Amino acid sequence: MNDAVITDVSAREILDNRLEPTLRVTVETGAGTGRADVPCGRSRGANEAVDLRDGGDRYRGLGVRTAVGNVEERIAPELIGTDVTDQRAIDDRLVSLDGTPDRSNLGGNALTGVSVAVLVAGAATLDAPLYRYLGGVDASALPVPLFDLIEGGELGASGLDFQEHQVVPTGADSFSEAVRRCSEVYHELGGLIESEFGPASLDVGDEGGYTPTGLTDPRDAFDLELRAVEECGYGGEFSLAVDVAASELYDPDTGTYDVMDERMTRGELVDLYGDLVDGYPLVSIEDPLHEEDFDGFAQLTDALDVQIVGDDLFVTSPDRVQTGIERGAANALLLKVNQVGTVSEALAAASRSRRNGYAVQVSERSGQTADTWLADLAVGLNAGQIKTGVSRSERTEQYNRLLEIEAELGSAATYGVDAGPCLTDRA
Ligand SMILES: O=C(O)[C@@H](CO)OP(=O)(O)O
Ligand SMILES: [Mg+2]
Repeated sequence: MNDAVITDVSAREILDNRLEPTLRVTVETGAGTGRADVPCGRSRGANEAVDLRDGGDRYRGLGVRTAVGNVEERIAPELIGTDVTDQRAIDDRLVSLDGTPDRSNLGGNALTGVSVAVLVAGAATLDAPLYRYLGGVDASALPVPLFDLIEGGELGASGLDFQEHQVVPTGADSFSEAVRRCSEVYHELGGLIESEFGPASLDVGDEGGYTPTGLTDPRDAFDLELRAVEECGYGGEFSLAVDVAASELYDPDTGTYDVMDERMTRGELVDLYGDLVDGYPLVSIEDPLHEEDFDGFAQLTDALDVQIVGDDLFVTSPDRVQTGIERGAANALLLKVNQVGTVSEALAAASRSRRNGYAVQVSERSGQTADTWLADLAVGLNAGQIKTGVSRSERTEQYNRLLEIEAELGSAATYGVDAGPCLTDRA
């Protein structure tokens, strides 16, 4: 029998970094095994693929067990006997087997687990590293990491409304240098926070960034970050970025945003972004407005000379990316495979973005495991940007894998070249 033929597909319930149940899917062929853990978001877009999870009781895993059953009883019989390298055909099959636009029948988490495990098994079968299997000989770009040093919103109990306040090592010459600089700044910032807010402030959020209590204004977070950068001797070598996750701040009844204890109109929020861009080296703003406001995104993209990233706006859907392109909304895609459900759809969203001059930032979810397919995906796509959190093992494992890939690529590895015009001048 052909060694690339799928011989088994299985799944089990595991725990993520929040001790919440998720899935691990394993795909076997005659020549290799692929395993993939499924991440899970907390600040989820309304248009994301629907996971089978547990509504009111998310720790008990009942929904996840349904997804496990769907993988083993409904998906596995359809895939056994097919060639594992036919990723596109397999993903099409998954989508049609599910049969719903939001993947709520088999579960977005079941589909994502199978689709990524098929990808990993394909690489194993051909005995190639995952990034190489995905991107061929061209895969060589180590991504610029956006380090989420201070968390707020849904992911950190800091009082800050914006979800992520990231530092971006735009001035580094290599990925390893970038990560080393970020970790120095991380430790320096910890010292500053401890001396200003006391040791309890060293608590970290879901992505391992600090959550100093008592801060409400993003400018305070930026000031702390820039002080840490200066103290480390890297003044001018770092830029700043934010994920506002504005859908979480939006009140559809009044059409306003709750920011810094005020109700802001879209116009006031847009003015705030203008001030932040004028006052700080802010180069990237993710989800600055709520997820259906394509017009507002377009106005902002036009008005500000920075990267505007669509996360909840695009939910990694090729169709929503197309709408964004037609309306001039945003200029970068945040890519999360489990928002859409399959690898092939995520790749289609990425290439449509790229073809239209949009940057691509590969992203973690706030619920992750130590599985590192994300790191390989970033290099395989030559995405040029990654956000994968900061200081917990499910985050640092991504950096460790990227460091391993950088070493493997040796002099072929590049850094920054593919990050898009806002994150580097190294184009
Ligand atoms: O909003 C985001 O970009 C993410 C990850 O950083 O959060 P979540 O996974 O909770 O959606
Ligand atoms: Mg986001």
